[in-house]
Amino acid sequence: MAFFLSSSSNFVHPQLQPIVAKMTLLDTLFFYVIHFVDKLGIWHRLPVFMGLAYLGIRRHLHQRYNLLHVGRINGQKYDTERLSYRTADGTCNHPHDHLVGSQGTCFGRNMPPSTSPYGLLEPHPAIVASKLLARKKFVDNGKQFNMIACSWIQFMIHDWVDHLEDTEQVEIKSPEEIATGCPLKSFKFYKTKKVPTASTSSDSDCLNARTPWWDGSVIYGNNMEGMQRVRTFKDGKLKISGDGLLEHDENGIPISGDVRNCWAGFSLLQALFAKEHNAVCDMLKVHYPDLDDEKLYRHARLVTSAVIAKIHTIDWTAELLKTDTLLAGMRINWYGFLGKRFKDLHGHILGPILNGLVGLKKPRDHGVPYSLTEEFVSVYRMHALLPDKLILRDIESTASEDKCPPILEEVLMRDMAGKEGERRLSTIGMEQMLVSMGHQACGAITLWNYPSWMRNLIAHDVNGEDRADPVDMAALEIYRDRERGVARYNEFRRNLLMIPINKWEDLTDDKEVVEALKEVYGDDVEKLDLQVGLHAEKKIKGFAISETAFFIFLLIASRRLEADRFFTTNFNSKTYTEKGLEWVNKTETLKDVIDRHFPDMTRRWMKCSSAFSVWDWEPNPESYIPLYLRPAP
Ligand code: HEM
Repeated sequence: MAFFLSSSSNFVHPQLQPIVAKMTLLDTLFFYVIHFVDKLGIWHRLPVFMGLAYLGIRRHLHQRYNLLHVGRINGQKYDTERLSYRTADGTCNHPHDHLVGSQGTCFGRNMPPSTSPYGLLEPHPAIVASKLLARKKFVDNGKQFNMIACSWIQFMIHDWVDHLEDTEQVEIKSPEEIATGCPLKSFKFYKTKKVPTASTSSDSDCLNARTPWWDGSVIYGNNMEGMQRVRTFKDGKLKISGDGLLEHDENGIPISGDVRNCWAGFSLLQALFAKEHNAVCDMLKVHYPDLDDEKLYRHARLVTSAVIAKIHTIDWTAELLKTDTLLAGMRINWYGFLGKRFKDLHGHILGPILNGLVGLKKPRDHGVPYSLTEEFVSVYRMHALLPDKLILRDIESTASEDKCPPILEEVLMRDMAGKEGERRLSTIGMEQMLVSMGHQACGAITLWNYPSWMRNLIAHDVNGEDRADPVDMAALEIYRDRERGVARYNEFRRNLLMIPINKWEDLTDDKEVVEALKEVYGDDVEKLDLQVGLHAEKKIKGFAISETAFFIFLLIASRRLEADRFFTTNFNSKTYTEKGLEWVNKTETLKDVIDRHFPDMTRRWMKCSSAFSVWDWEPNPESYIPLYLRPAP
């Protein structure tokens, strides 16, 4: 809704042309009516209801026009009654096709592959990285989002997506004109693997090395081998070390579901949720002493995955898009308009709007088998969240209760990654790391904020081992979107039923940014890379991300819940156990989970209402109450 401009559309998919025109009207209409109602001040909740109605219509249109069939899945029917647990490789979730959403299936698409005429090196990715992305000075996100929130989203990405690589390498050399400003004169990386599929949208597609379901694979692994690595095979539990952190193998690699490109903050969340899983096992064993190791594991995995999905939906996302409408919207996704109390008392009896997506009688995929999409991966390229240094705090301090813990040390982020990061984390410990990350704001998603240390990064392979060649991640991300046929910014917006930009000033008011965009792209707004557009776009107040990225979120956040039978048909006490379901229902936020394991620490140091906002921020107990139930201000 930020742009109300008109434009001719060069690259929009022909089917979408008439809809785009209608969306202009819809966006404009809603914008002015909401604004007017707000000004009149008739009823303080009315603008929120109207905002929700707008988002409902938007989501419906995206479900209709932005879910494309990709790849061929020829799975088989199977016995859903017998397989009422999450499998190691994500098979047997879709009710009729056992392969949908399993490891190694294709990425989907929200729009056809790009039709733009520009080449892979046009403009050169290293020029885009150096002139528009590279951090000049660290810009933080204010108090809205902390380092736990930053690690959380990496934790989720590693649950959902990872493009399988080819065995063939590519080398990118920096052009002469910027070679001196580039940390790497050239860098090598593996191509993205593509397989011929001849689906309706493209000839070849990319494969997801992770299971796209919200199944906790980041802690449980993406296949049988990964799952066996993390289990103790006693009382359903996962391996964790005596200090509550992850165990490591003889090479110093953490024992967890996913070990690629990890750093201490990410590994900390893996350990916290392995601990949560084990606590669920203990609880289940007390109430159901007859359950064996396998059954305890299966139930605890379902419960822990649902806790993670719930925290992401009603806690993390509400902090990311900090507006009353989105806070209400995300709670409605989980509980429905009638709220938690109604659902607790009567169950899911009134459909998705009134009772939420979770607990629907049947999963819904809107006619397109579930997968996560290329465009979804692109809008989650948020490495700008990462700072240059991690600020460690002294939690033994006797500072008065209302002060934040004093700073002990600042450690380079580079030193907190990989094996070195794991070694450091083991001396820091879980509580100190949580308090430190809780008190540190993460980076803002804006231009000139891409961490410099990632422009010369030794990435890790799937086994967690260092790669031989360093990469310039900022340049690589620009290349990846082009290589995978993700539309450039304007084409992306048109395909999302949004108004494209006509001139740089439509994107931002910042004159310095406009100058830099002109220097890289000339006057050709169609050339603008998606990443640059997402980072440059003027943000809606309260949103940490762009509006363009948000519409992909709106579609996929619901899809992850409504397409999964373990959040719909099987979200019941028979599958989860009565006590397991109660555990999910009682856990609302990450703060609840941290509090369960470290009550003294949260009492002492966590002042805010969400564990994802900076911890010395004023608490806002209201944010736990659905907006439509809150008293008038
Ligand atoms: C220290 C922390 C991190 C490191 C070292 C790291 C490193 C990497 C590397 C090496 C890649 C693969 C690049 C390629 O070959 O295409 C990657 C991909 C990606 N990262 Fe990160 N990352 C970190 C944190 C994050 C965070 C906080 C986010 C936030 C959302 C994020 C989101 C992504 C996404 C969406 C991809 C693309 C995945 C795909 O291609 O399927 N990463 N990261």
